[in-house]
Amino acid sequence: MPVSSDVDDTDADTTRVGQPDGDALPINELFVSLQGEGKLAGVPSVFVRTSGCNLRCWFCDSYHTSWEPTHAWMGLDEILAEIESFDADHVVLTGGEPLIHDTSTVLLRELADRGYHTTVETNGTIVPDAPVDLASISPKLESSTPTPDRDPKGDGEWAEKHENRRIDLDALATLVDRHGFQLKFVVTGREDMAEIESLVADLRDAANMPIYDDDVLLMPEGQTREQLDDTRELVADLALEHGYRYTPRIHVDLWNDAPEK
Ligand SMILES: C[S@@+](CC[C@H](N)C(=O)[O-])C[C@H]1O[C@@H](n2cnc3c(N)ncnc32)[C@H](O)[C@@H]1O
Ligand SMILES: Nc1nc2[nH]cc(C(=O)O)c2c(=O)[nH]1
Ligand code: SF4
Ligand SMILES: [Mg+2]
Repeated sequence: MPVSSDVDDTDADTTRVGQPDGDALPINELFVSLQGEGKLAGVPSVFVRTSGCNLRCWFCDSYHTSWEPTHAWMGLDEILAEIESFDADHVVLTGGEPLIHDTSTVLLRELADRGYHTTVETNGTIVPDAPVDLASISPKLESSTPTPDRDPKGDGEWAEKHENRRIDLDALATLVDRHGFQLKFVVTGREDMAEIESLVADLRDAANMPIYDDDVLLMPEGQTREQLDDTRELVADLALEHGYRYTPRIHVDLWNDAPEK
């Protein structure tokens, strides 16, 4: 069962419409590609993207899994069959926020039993009761909050809820202690660094496992090559200055903002 963070009612309603009986997930897309981000960048992986999220980052590059969720419900057996149809032994469960769905833990257990390497791309607000090889934790900074001036869909109605939910130190520390992990921050500019440094320090106090500087990844904000052109070099400089690891977004560099890539 997810440990924390209530799922937003509107989210539950929108993604629950048409939910079949039994274990199923609202799937936005399911595809094979190269892992574009993080410690495993370049590894051929099957991506399972669920719909629905408990946050609303203004920059979300999966708009149709958060701001306006679209999906088709798939039963667990159907999902597993589709994954097995690909020639890849790494599976990335992502979203939206995949851990708002209880069935995600069932899928993770099934994948572990089948010997897959599992990565969960998560905002770090929910702890799954399931095996995960790499918790790819992307804590959301204040610069992600959809204030009225940058809300893509309204006038900042989500800003307070997002702000109140985005950081759960207990959940983050538990994820770090239980799983292989990376802390992958979306960096919009130099002003993010104080919050990153402060959160990493708090996590080093809260978690039992060590957090090394190369477990902390800085990723440039940008959904397209053009947007990354404006952030890539600054974030690389920040990584050098702070001794953190830089991660590219190679799927964007290779295929721009193409779906299913
Ligand atoms: C769409 S999110 C889904 C997983 C989870 N909800 C999360 O935010 O970590 C997938 C990954 O893309 C990152 N991301 C989303 N929008 C981005 C953007 N505009 N620029 C860079 N990274 C972005 C997230 O931080 C996360 O690492
Ligand atoms: N190729 C590729 N790599 C990714 N790594 C994390 C992704 C995500 O959306 O979670 C992602 C994605 O959407 N595509
Ligand atoms: S937490 Fe992830 S899926 Fe949710 S809005 Fe932010 S980037 Fe998008
Ligand atoms: Mg993506």
